[in-house]
Amino acid sequence: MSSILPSLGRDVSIDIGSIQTRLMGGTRESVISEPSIVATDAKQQKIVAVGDEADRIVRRMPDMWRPLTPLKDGFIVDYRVMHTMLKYFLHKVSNTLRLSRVLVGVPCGMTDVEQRAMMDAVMQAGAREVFLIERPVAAAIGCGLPIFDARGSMVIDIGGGTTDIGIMSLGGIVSSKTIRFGGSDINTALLRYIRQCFGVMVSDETIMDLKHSIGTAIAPLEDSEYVFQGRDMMNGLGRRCVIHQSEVYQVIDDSLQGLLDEIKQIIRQAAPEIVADIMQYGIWLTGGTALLEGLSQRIGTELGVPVHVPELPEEKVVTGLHGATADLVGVSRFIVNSKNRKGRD
Ligand SMILES: Nc1ncnc2c1ncn2[C@@H]1O[C@H](COP(=O)(O)OP(=O)(O)OP(=O)(O)O)[C@@H](O)[C@H]1O
Repeated sequence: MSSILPSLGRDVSIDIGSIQTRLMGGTRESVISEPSIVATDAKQQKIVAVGDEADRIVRRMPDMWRPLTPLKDGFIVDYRVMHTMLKYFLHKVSNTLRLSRVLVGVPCGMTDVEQRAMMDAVMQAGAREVFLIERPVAAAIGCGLPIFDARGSMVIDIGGGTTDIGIMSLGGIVSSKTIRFGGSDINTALLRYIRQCFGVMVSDETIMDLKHSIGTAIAPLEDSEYVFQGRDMMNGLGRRCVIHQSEVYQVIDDSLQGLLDEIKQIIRQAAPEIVADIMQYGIWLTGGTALLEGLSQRIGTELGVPVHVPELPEEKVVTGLHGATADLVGVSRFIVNSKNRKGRD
């Protein structure tokens, strides 16, 4: 990979999530995290704000400004929004972007066209070179896993819109897959349940708070309660409701079933030596949804393997990308695609 020259500017790492975008490098030493949205007028013609600021004005004046996101399930669906968002984020961390290499964490199994769209968006935002690395690999580096050793390391990164699963060994990817399931699917299931059982509408913020407060992936020992305000679907008036943790658990349990089946399938397809390593060393769970109470125990019990959740699991992809910038030659086998100002490698 001839273009892996020493960086002239400071390298930048970016994990563009369906919910949050996280960056590291450039002029900033710590992780920056902002919502992956822009705010537009009602006709969706003028973009007036990006990230935190967009989130603020959309919440304050929802009738005037609409949120738009460039990604769906990890893939670009709105190129204009992606371009504006990337330009804003990358320039926020680098004042020498034209000299910088940008490492991007991407879902597994992106097509060549999807990879090109992502690289073009980053180059047009002003980068010198762009490198794509699959998210489970970045998360594994972020967790400090021995991915160059003769031992299988498995990572499951569960974010808001997607779950990226990867098994790595001997400096290569044994298998990887992106599943269209994340925390937003749990939110949707909870929203549907509340509409059906309570006959009320609730805000996204209420659902999020409910999930973060009493959401659990294992049967609760004590059935705690959560009180919320809904808008009655019959008369349009406000109504106080109480939901039990056991109900929330049931909804989450149902929505997790597909994911658990997919994880089992991936392990079943792995070589016996790799499976033995996973049984012995366990699985690392990263991404924001790894913080869901009881999820690691649930996966561990279902598969009979130890499951580890690192500190700040939602930052492991971006910290792993940042770690990779220190030795791009070393991780070159994990780079799925790259582009520089002269074109592609
Ligand atoms: N304490 C918590 N309990 C349950 N879920 C949580 C908790 N904290 C964060 N989450 C969930 O994590 C999700 C966001 O995770 P993350 O920031 O990794 O997503 P993302 O990177 O934007 O999405 P993706 O990787 O799918 O593109 C949200 O659905 C959020 O509700």
